[in-house]
Amino acid sequence: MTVDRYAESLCAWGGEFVASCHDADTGAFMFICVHSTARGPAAGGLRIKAYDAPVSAMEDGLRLSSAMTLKMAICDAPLGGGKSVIFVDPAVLEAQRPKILARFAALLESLHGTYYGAPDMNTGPDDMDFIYERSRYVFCRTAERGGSGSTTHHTALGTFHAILASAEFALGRRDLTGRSIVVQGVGGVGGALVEMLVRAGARVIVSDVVSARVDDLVSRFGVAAVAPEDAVTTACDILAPCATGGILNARSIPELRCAAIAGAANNQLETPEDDARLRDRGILYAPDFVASAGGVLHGVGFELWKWSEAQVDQAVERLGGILLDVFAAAKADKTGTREAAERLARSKLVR
Ligand SMILES: NC(=O)c1ccc[n+]([C@@H]2O[C@H](COP(=O)([O-])OP(=O)(O)OC[C@H]3O[C@@H](n4cnc5c(N)ncnc54)[C@H](O)[C@@H]3O)[C@@H](O)[C@H]2O)c1
Repeated sequence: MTVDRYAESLCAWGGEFVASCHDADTGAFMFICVHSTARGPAAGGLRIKAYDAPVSAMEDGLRLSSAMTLKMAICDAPLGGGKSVIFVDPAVLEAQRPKILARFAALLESLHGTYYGAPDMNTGPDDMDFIYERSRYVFCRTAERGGSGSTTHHTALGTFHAILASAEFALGRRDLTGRSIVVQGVGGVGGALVEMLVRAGARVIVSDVVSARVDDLVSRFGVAAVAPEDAVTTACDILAPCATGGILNARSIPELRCAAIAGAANNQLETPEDDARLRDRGILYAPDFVASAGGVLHGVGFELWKWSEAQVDQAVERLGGILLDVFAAAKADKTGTREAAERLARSKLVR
């Protein structure tokens, strides 16, 4: 059963290769998924998570690496798409983090630069510093160690511009004054986004499974809050998913009460068919691999292109313009917006 699922997932993926290992000392399973090197070496975050099974960890890496290929292409980055995933028990991670990261660094080094890692869920710039001492193939080390640090601010800024573009296209004006926006997940990206939206005059409603994060934003900015189970179905102008993937699906889409969706969470559509479901409901969807591409522009802009802060900000702002083109193409061709964005990204994948 597991072998079949492993083979099926790998065959359906269409990427280049997966490097994997099992660290017998810690029980950790590691997967580096290289989806495409058509534009250059693959790059993408390192995610550490307790999945239900190693095959689920690999599947997450496969899905996320495909999205990275599109994200790199849409940014015109000289990089391909990749993602790495470590599946380990949280208690073991806490006790043996250096050992696990050192094993990952050895796997990374064995690829000789075919893939570059970066922070993702449960990893940060400090971890990139640690890995860099063993393998130089990482982005986003801390500034003290010569890296560009956390991508959070620029990811949030890109999402903010995606929201402005969505407001312009779906609601007729960019001005967010008085617009109701639900931010689902107020961690690093969602929290920074809330601040930008409040400053722009939006009526923000926040939601998170960690109530302390909600309480903090309510007391700092006077925003409203909804329970996590109600976030997606709360009536609003724009829904900004900034928590987990797969929230837009055959079950949730009929219940949505928003005009547009623009958020940073990766892989928001559960299946490709959800793109058409949103179109049929008349809900404008800002494809996540565009709306969340500010983080890529941060790493690539500062570290490869040696851009200034102002240049990175300008590139991130251009994501809004890319989205307006995508929305117009989808409308003209009567397709979903994800399909239109994917077509644009794929046109940039030709060697
Ligand atoms: N950090 C980046 O630069 C970056 C770049 C691209 C995409 N993303 C994606 O954006 C999303 C947010 O990233 P982040 O760095 O802010 O992560 P984070 O872990 O800091 O924040 C996620 C937040 O979502 C909350 N959450 C989880 N499940 C929830 C639920 N069901 N309902 C409400 N809240 C829930 C968590 O408690 C947490 O506060 C993730 O999907 C991530 O993959 C992040």
